[in-house]
Amino acid sequence: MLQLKHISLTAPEDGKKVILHDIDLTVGDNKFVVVTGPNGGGKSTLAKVIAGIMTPESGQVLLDGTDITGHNITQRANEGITFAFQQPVRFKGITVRDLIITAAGRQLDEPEICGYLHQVGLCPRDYIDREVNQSLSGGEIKRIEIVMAMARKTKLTIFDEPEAGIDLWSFTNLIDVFKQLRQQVSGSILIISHQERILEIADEIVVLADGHITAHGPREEILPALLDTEGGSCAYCPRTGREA
Ligand SMILES: Nc1ncnc2c1ncn2[C@@H]1O[C@H](COP(=O)(O)OP(=O)(O)OP(=O)(O)O)[C@@H](O)[C@H]1O
Repeated sequence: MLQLKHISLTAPEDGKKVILHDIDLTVGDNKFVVVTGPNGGGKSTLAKVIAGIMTPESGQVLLDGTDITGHNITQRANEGITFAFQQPVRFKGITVRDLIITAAGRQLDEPEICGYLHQVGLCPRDYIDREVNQSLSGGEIKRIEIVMAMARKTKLTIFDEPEAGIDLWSFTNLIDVFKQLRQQVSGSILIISHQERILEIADEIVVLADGHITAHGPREEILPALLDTEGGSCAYCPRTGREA
């Protein structure tokens, strides 16, 4: 279980803009949580705080009750927090097969690797021995990263806007992949997304606006209010709760 307690963070450069205000959030075990909200609301920053890429000025990050606030990204990765959609390691000669085995942290036989690739819609024959370099498209890289998350089986996997740069056809497949990921990955998944179809498969939805959590609860409670945005009003406008 991940717990954020009173997390606040100001912009590292100018030190004036408060990006996260006193955030309290619990992500339970085996939950599929989607964080959404207006542009600039602080979602990516929150993901970076959880992954250990940014350090909050105040507050605590607890993983299974242990305070990991001071731990860096490598320590957190070892403790079971994976931040997907960073650039994967690309050193000369590394293949898709190597990356997946490295992510899994154990030897995988060929049928297992092929099974993973197949699930994300990549033909194993074409990709397994392909070098991970600039020749792979953005969508292909994202699928490989999802395979890495599947193989890694960590406590918490964070995806920041997985839909970005994905074409409509691939996006439909991506939703299926996330449904599978949800069944297969034993830990929790936290996805930052604006996409209704990703929100529709969430267990819980968190709305982050202007650095505040303005709503958090089961999908059935949160989604209808979120979609009720007729005339440009915003059901979760920060503080006022009235029209944005
Ligand atoms: N290093 C920084 N220095 C100054 N401002 C920053 C910095 N990082 C983020 N911000 C600002 O903090 C706010 C939150 O940014 P963040 O990227 O977390 O938002 P977001 O909710 O992920 O947005 P989007 O939906 O557009 O991706 C934005 O106004 C952004 O400009």
